[in-house]
Amino acid sequence: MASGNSNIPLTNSYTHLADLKITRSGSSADIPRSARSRLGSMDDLTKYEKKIYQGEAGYILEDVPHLADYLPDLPTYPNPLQDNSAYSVVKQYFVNTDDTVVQKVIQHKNSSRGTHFRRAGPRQKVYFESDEVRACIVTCGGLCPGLNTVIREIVCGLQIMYGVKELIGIHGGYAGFYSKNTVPLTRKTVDDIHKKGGTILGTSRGGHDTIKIVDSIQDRGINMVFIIGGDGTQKGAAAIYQEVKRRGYKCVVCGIPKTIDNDICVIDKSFGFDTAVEEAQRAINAAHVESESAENGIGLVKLMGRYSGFIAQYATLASRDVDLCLIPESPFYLDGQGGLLEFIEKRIKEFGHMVIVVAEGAGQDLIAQDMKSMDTKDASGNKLLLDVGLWLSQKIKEHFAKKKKTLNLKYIDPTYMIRAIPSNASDNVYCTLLAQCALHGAMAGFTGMTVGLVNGRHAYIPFYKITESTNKVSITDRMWARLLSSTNQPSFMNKGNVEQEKNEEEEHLQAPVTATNNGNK
Ligand SMILES: Nc1ncnc2c1ncn2[C@@H]1O[C@H](COP(=O)(O)OP(=O)(O)O)[C@@H](O)[C@H]1O
Ligand SMILES: O=P(O)(O)OC[C@H]1O[C@](O)(COP(=O)(O)O)[C@@H](O)[C@@H]1O
Ligand SMILES: [Mg+2]
Repeated sequence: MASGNSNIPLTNSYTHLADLKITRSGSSADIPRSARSRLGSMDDLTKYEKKIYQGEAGYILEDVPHLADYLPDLPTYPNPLQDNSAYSVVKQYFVNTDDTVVQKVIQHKNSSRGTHFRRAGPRQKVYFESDEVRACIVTCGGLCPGLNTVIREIVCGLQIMYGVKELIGIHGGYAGFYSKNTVPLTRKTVDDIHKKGGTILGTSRGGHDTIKIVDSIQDRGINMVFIIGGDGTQKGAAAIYQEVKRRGYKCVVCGIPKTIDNDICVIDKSFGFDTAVEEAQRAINAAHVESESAENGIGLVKLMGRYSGFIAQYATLASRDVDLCLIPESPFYLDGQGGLLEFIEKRIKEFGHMVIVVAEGAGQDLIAQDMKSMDTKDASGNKLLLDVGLWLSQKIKEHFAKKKKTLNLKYIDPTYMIRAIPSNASDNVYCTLLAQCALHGAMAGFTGMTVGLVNGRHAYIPFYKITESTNKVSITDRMWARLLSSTNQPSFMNKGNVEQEKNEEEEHLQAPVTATNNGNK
């Protein structure tokens, strides 16, 4: 028998902490007159209410919005899952309404309980009848293994578990809402898409126009929007949610975090990351074989990682063949005592070959100084990077030539290969669970939220929490130290740099209710 509580207050001692305001990007001038007339006052346009509740012993719940927050009289219905034979044997299938997931698992006997998020999963009551749902899915930003698996599971889950019939795909990212046709999604059309890389819906950067997007959502009668994308996409999703709420329109907006770089904060890791790290091994193996087979051989592999070097870090730790790993978070210098070139020369002298892994965002300041380049951006406003792999190859070659030493350097650039493949088995399972948690939350009326894994449990996380900072490799924690000791490379940091880094992280962790997942690792 399925069981679960409904409408139980989380504790009886909650105090409402704050209704804080954040500023929305854009201004009233961006909003067409036709849309403005449907909105409340412009003052409402900048309101973002955080639902933060405080309990005993420093317990904080950072809750997600709900349709009932702005549409209080909505009818509810029993969850159709209660009649589903597959789930009838599950002891407690519905999630208790007072279940929450803690953000920080490492605790001391006197520490406060800290931030929690609402636990994800099916609820006893739903806010939509099956026939009423008209759902859409959109994928935005760069590719990532597993996108198709998430799409497939949203479609199949909504159809099988909730009897939803109307599902459409928005083609080509955010701009597709207002400039392209939609794609009908059925169990048949998505049947084997999880075996393919990329996204069957297409994706894009740029083109986010909140008003046009919400106009299109309303015009099409869509009342459930699933948005799969990275940090930029989640900011866009937050703006869509705000606008939908302002119009008093019954529509849930649910984000599913996608990032090959693993740069989204709060969540344990992003789907597709494991697949990318696994695929990167093939390039590192090739670099190792090439370097071992030549006199003074160097295999240099460039991996993705614009601002965060997680792929390079984990690919290095997994491989054990890497002698030097460079990431954006860890500054380095080339020349002189203790510099990169001196280290490379020493390592080659010692072992006769070496493997270097470099994240694409590493050393960008050095390259920019060297090449006096201009700062350029992509359509979404992301910095366009200079090719660190080519630059570093050139610098190493020049150094060895100056010293009249033999060098055989092979540069391998598998950047797009590691993200354009289908997801591996464990990422497939991860994608399936994320999608299911997203659709359960949407049916239960939760909105303005991203679904994510927090300390191994699925949770509903408010958009502002996901977008307020970026997940980065912490070069003062044990994981980076493990890498340094496995490659036996210097940190290229002086004592002053290390102290500054530690202080910055300390300040970040001390900040109330804003700690990222870095603090737990
Ligand atoms: N601050 C923002 N506000 C609204 N939309 C944004 C914002 N940043 C990015 N977007 C939109 O999100 C989409 C994807 O962003 P992008 O940065 O390219 O990829 P990702 O979401 O993977 O980080 C783009 O269509 C872009 O216009
Ligand atoms: O060439 P594109 O499609 O802009 O993608 C390159 C960038 O995409 C990334 O994979 C990150 O993409 P997202 O911001 O979409 O997660 C970076 O590692 C890389 O710099
Ligand atoms: Mg991004």
